[in-house]
Amino acid sequence: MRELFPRDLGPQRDRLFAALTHVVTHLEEPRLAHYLGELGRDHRKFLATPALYTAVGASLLAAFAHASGPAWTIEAEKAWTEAYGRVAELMTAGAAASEEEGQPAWWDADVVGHRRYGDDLALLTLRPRRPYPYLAGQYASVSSLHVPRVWRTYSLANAPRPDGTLDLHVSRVADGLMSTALTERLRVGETLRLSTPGGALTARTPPGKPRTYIAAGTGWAPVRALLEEAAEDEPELEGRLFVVARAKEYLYGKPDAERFRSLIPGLHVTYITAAPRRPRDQATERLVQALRASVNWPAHDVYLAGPPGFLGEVAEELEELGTDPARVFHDTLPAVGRFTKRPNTHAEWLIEPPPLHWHNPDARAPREV
Ligand SMILES: NC(=O)C1=CN([C@@H]2O[C@H](COP(=O)(O)OP(=O)(O)OC[C@H]3O[C@@H](n4cnc5c(N)ncnc54)[C@H](O)[C@@H]3O)[C@@H](O)[C@H]2O)C=CC1
Repeated sequence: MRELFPRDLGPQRDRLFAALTHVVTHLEEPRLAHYLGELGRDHRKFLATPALYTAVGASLLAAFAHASGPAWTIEAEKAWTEAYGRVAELMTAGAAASEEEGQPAWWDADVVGHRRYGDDLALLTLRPRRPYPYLAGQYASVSSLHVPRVWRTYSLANAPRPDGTLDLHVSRVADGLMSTALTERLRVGETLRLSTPGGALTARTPPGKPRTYIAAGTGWAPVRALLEEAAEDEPELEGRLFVVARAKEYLYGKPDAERFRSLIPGLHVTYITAAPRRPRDQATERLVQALRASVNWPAHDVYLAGPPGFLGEVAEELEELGTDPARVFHDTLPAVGRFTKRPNTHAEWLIEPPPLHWHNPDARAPREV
């Protein structure tokens, strides 16, 4: 099975450990079955067949027995055998259901547009070769021949269009294999592969209720898709939009945001960047000041997208300002680039679990609806 995996197995180790930990810590939760079904659907992109699930289970149990020594009791072996059997059963059932629904294991999409903004940003337009069904605000897991067998998630930056094309906004991450390939090496005419859309940062505000959209960096992508949908479905909405970027040159969404301002007259738009020569995170401080100066938070639904550290900080601030935490919608994202602190041992992992580095179909769901 080695050839199914990318060259660097480090992230794979973290993902498997994260998935097993997720299963162990959510055993009592009814949603676990749904989660595993979705994970199974998504695993079709890896060509995971039932026989491979069996082989993985046998290897996993042998590895547990080897590593656990005397702690590997008959009870432990029985419990893990049952648990893995159930996990494999739910995942393969999810995959089978997706196949029965006629869903492909992946969608090939031709690159029809590639625009660069500065050194670090690329706006891609793709044309999937068959219809790609998704909702505004969702993301796709993407793979490119430039980095074989690596998959990364990117938000879809537009509401579904009649011609089926999709936009992705890619910010180059230092040392990021995929983001560097997509910004620097990808050319029009090449093909990318997309797997099932995921995430639930989708519109869920009842008509007439005010809402706030907050986007930082390429977090603009899903917010842009939501606004495009709202401009069509609910142009009378009352709301506010904060667009945050590390510097003025990175406010690439401004022309579109201005368009939404004119299409949705009740949308109040604020742009926030760090002051010249100040570190990029100063923009977050400025945002927090602007949020404190705004009123009526308990009435608002909030849609939040941006870097993981940003999401945490802003969600906390919103709660302090009186927003109902159940009405702050954001995806849980893997930390990338300079904010990643990878634990080196399992003990560290358990003491301070890192943000998950994997495609978790549930991870982007809003906290509670
Ligand atoms: N659905 C979502 O929530 C989406 C999230 N993203 C994430 O957004 C990020 C985009 O990166 P770039 O565009 O390069 O953004 P960036 O690195 O330019 O950051 C934009 C702004 O976010 C704030 N920020 C960044 N890190 C922070 C931290 N640790 N604490 C507080 N504030 C922080 C700063 O104000 C900064 O100016 C990626 O991490 C990506 O995964 C991207 C698309 C969709």
